[in-house]
Amino acid sequence: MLPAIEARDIAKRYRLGHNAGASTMAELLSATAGAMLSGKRRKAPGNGAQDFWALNGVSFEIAPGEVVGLVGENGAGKSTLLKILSRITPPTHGSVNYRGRIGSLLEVGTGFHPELSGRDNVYLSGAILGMHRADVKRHFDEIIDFSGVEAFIDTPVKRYSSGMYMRLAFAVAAHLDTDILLVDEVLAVGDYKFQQKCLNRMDSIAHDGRTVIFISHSLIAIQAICRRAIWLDRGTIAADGPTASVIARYAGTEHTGGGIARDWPDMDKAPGNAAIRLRNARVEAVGAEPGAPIDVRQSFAMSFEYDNLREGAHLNAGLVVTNEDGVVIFDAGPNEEPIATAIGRRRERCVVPGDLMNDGTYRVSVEVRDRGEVLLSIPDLLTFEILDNPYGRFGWYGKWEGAVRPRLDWTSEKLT
Ligand SMILES: Nc1ncnc2c1ncn2[C@@H]1O[C@H](COP(=O)(O)OP(=O)(O)OP(=O)(O)O)[C@@H](O)[C@H]1O
Repeated sequence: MLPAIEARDIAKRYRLGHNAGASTMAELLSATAGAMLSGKRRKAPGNGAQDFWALNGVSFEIAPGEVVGLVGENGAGKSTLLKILSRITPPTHGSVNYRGRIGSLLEVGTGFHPELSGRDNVYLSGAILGMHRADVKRHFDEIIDFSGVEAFIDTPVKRYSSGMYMRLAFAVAAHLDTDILLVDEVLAVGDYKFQQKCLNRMDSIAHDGRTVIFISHSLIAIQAICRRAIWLDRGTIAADGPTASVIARYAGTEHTGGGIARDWPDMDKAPGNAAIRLRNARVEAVGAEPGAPIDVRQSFAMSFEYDNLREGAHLNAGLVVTNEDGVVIFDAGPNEEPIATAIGRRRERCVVPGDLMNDGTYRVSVEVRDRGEVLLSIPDLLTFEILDNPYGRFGWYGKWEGAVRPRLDWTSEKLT
């Protein structure tokens, strides 16, 4: 099958020590739009500017219908690559070949004109994609319905909150007839429900045979929807392959791969960044010695401690438990809305009741966010085992079916 995207030896040079032009996508687009409207050209950089290669020697092929996650540290070149793929900026070297139309969604609100209403921006986006007005009209209601901004559809988008802006931008890109969808950090804004909606939508786009490239700092989200991942490290491809193995390498084998208890006494080696450092994580039976086995009848606690290094962060932590088939058993988080917190050590802990989980091997992924920004995202941080218990089997010892094994109130009585 011919690839949907074929990138050959892409490199991108920026000039430093000089006004490099726009620093954000929104600035870049409005500068480009402004230049187009006024007929002016941007000045070429003068002498004294320093070269900086944001990308170098990047080559890959993506097949139609593939969903590929792009991961990498801040500044690794992910957004630059997306800008090149969406033809917002040209590569300094190399080429990209496409089969199909690109519906691009870069940083919040790019492609939208701030003075125009939501409605006009939907039609403008369609026109940019080369669609007829009648075709856009066919999709209009589902776009508005998905975005949830119906009440504001005739308001200029410059009055939208960043969440509303992103909702509409994603809805447009995900519903117009595009063969290739490029999505940058859609999960950074928006509430949990909207994030789930976006992930589901990307999944169904992929099932329709359309190609998706998805950038996120949430490795858990990447793992949930992408079968393949590309890790960009300082402008070059450090790994490209099945998501689980690329992520395990990216997150560092010392961070993932399990164990029932993990400790990072050395702050410099602890998973995290300038905002947060994970210090320990564990799963343990409640009311038992540390390391005691957990069986299906027993309640157990999952906890992790971390240093919050950011004053006033609104920290929101979450845990995802998957079984050995990769099925998500549950996704848990605090019951209170996060409030501003001071710098210092914190602990997240939740208790899972006994008589709920089936026996088997489980993996725990953790994530911590500050108002939508992913600070920490580690798939498969811990692994643990829940053992069987002969209680209630009455002589039958086969494997109990099901993702869970709840002990229910059950009455069994003779009626006549
Ligand atoms: N217009 C520009 N002029 C000069 N340097 C730029 C420009 N745009 C990006 N860069 C630099 O290129 C490098 C790659 O940036 P890019 O935004 O592609 O990284 P990223 O992987 O998307 O990062 P993040 O995860 O923080 O969004 C960074 O060092 C950035 O500072």
